[in-house]
Amino acid sequence: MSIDIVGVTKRFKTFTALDNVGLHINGGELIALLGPSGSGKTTLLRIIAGLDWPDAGEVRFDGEDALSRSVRERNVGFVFQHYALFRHLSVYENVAFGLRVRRGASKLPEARIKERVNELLNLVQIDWLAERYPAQLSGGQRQRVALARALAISPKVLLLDEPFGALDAKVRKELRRWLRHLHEEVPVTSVLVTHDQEEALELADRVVVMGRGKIEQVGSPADVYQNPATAFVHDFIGETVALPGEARGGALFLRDVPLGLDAQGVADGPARILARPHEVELAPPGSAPFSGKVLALRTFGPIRRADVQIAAAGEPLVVEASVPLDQQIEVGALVGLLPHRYKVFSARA
Ligand SMILES: Nc1ncnc2c1ncn2[C@@H]1O[C@H](COP(=O)(O)OP(=O)(O)OP(=O)(O)O)[C@@H](O)[C@H]1O
Repeated sequence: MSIDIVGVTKRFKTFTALDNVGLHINGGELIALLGPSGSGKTTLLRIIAGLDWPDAGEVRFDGEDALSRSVRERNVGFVFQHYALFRHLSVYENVAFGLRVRRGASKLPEARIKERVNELLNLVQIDWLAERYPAQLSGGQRQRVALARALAISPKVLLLDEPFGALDAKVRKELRRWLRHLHEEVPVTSVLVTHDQEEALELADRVVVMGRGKIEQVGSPADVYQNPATAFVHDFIGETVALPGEARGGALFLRDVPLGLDAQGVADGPARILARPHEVELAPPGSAPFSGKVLALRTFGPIRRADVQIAAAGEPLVVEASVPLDQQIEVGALVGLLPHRYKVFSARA
C-alpha cells in the first residue's frame, strides 16, 4: 500500500506543527521519520494513522482518500514506545485480541485464530513465552509481543513510534536488526518515528529528515549522510565541524584572504563550511586554508581527535579534526586545517 501526504498542515492554536508537508511512501517500504524533539514526527504519524486530522492537505492510501476513513477502516497496526499490553491477558491472548474482536464476515473460527497466533509468535520468536503475562517479560520481549499484536490483523500499514525507545542500547540494536529482517518477510508499508539517527540509518530504506514542522530532506541513508541538502541535515546527522568563511562570486574568503575552497552556487555573504571530523585533517601551517593552535588531543580507541582553536575567525573558534594515531602532534602546536571534503551553505539561510 503506497501512502501520499499532500500539502499537509497541522496547527495547534497558533503553533504550526506541520507546515505544508508532502511525501510519497512506496508500498512495502520501510521509511523513517527522523528529527529532533518537536519537529512534528509524531504529529505526522498520528495523521497517517487517523488519530488526528490536518487543517489542510490530503492523505491517500493507494491513491484513495484516507482522511474520510476511521482508524479501523484504514487497517493500520501500531507499535508505540509505551504501548501497554493488556496486563491481565497472556501473551497468546494479547496477540489474539485483534482477531477476537472482529465481527461479522471477518470473524475467524477458533482453530484459525490459534493457527494465526502461533504463526505470529513464531515470526517474532517468542512462541515459548505464549503462556506468560506481560509483567513476566523483559522490555524487549514486550515490544515483540506488541509487534505480533499489531501484525495480527494483517495491516497494510505498520506505524512504529519510537518502538525501542525505552530499551537499553544493546537490546535496541538487536531488535533493530530483527525488525529489518522481519520487514523483509512481511509485506507491509512501515513508517518508523525515531530521533535516533543510528536507528534510522540502519533500518530504513529511506530517511525523512524533519525540522520545525517541515521536511528538510528525503533520501537513502547514505544520501542524507553524505549529501545533506541543508545545513540543518548536516548538523543533525553525524558529527559536524563548522568552519567560518564568506562566499563571494563562488569562492570563499576569511577576512578577505582567499581560502582556496569552492562555494559554487552559494549566495554571496557569510557562509558555513561544514565537514565531518574525519574529513578534516591536520596539515603544516601555511599549507592549508585554516590555521590554529592545538588545545587538546583525545584518543577514543582507534580514533584521535584534536581540538584546534582558529584565531582568524574573529571570535576564537574551536573545531575538531581527526589525527592519525601515528601523526606526531603536540598540544600547543600551530597546525593547518584542511577539509578535504566539505559542503558550503549560506549562513543566512
Ligand atoms: N495536542 C497538542 N497540542 C498542542 N501542541 C501540540 C500537540 N501535539 C503536539 N504539539 C506540538 O507540536 C510540535 C510537534 O510535536 P510532535 O509530537 O509531532 O514532535 P516529535 O517530532 O514527534 O517530537 P518527540 O521526538 O519529542 O516526540 C511540538 O512542539 C508539540 O509541542
